[in-house]
Amino acid sequence: MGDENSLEELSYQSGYGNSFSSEALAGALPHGQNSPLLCPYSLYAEQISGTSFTSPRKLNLRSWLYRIKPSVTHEPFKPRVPSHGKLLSEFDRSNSSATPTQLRWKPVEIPDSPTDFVDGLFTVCGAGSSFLRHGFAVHMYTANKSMDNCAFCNADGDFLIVPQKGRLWITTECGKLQVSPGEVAILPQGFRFAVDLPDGPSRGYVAEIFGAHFQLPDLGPIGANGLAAPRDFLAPTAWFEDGRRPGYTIVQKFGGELFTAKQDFSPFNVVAWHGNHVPYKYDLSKFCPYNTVLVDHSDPSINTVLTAPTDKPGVALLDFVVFPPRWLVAEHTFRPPYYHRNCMSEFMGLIYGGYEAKADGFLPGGSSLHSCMTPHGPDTKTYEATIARGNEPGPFRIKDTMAFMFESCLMPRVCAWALESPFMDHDYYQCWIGLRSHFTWESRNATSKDDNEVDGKTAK
Ligand SMILES: O=C(O)Cc1cc(O)ccc1O
Ligand SMILES: [Fe+2]
Repeated sequence: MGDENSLEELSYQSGYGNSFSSEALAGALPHGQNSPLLCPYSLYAEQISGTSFTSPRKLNLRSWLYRIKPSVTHEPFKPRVPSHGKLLSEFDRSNSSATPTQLRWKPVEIPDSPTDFVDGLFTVCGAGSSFLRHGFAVHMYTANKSMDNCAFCNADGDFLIVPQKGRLWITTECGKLQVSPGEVAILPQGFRFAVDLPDGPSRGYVAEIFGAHFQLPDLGPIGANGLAAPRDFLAPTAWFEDGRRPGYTIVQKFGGELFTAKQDFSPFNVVAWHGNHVPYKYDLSKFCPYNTVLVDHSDPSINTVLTAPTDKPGVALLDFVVFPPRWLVAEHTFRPPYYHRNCMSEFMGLIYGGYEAKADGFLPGGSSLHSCMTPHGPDTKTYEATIARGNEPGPFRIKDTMAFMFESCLMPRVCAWALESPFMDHDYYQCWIGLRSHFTWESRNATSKDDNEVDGKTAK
């Protein structure tokens, strides 16, 4: 499949949340109804629902797939053997730990032994439960070979895949997506997909959400345009393969466990489809960032690409936020991210370049976790350099960088293998230990002196 892909310039359908339709053979989509007694080309009609049948219309997600054989034509599911057992979809004391410590990982090495996307996927942290349809997981993958005669299907939740190294050529039931580092792909719950690695060694991050779907954030006072534009989200066009594929395996993630089922055909046998429940991709370089243009540092929510809501207004199950190249222009302002403690929890990754709050140690392919109310902020070097630069440094362009954050209202528990990982940066706390007191009883701001008299001295 890889060679065939390389010659192909894929075509996509654009628009977020659209009602799409696509046919790989002219006339394959039925007209006027979804389930004719006999479909064109004698295809089977099959619906995939991403929301309950009765979800409100504006939230309702479903697609109709017209396929050569229906998905149900397979042998019974069996537990997958061997299974590395490093995937979780519910988090409790028995399988993961709570820690308020600032955590950071160096880039995870990509193995030499043959490892495909499924074998290379492991959970780092998460909260809640796929069984209860509320929660999230953060995974990473390291892989070096394409999936062979098998497809993956995640019954637990939606995947947001952030490749950091190596392109992913993803065949889905709706067609193909070619996803490069700097782009992201969303694979909604239940879609079967296979990942080819045209570049070999690959690494990336995955956010998984249970019981919710991503949507574009509201723009509020920003207006009708800005941040991620709906038309830059790309869905596939129908693509199918026919014929016998003996021993084809469906690997199903269900409650965090892997199951396999054999069938004698490819699941990528959808000749035409229509609907609004689809895999899609987005190129982060298209993001149109907004920011302060006078003073202070904007909260990172200003850079939200996609958000998965909870039932509480403004409280995200998971926000996907980016820190892209942009101009910093704020006057008499500490421009890097401020020091803070957040009731939300922040997992960060770096796709390329450096990150404005960390002079050292946060590397492309690495990650960090600052959980609920865990203090964090710029490292000592960044703080000292910022202060040395002085009050009026002029416009500065942050270049060649793409960091991101998965931010959740739920408190993540961390997997043992992530805490015990050889890539854990045990010295992370050292990056702040050097922050010394710059406090002086001499106020620099003479005008406010009188307002700040404490015990006859000036506190500022
Ligand atoms: O902690 C971080 O680096 C992420 C972050 C960035 C920012 O610009 C403001 C707040 C914030 O949490
Ligand atoms: Fe933060």
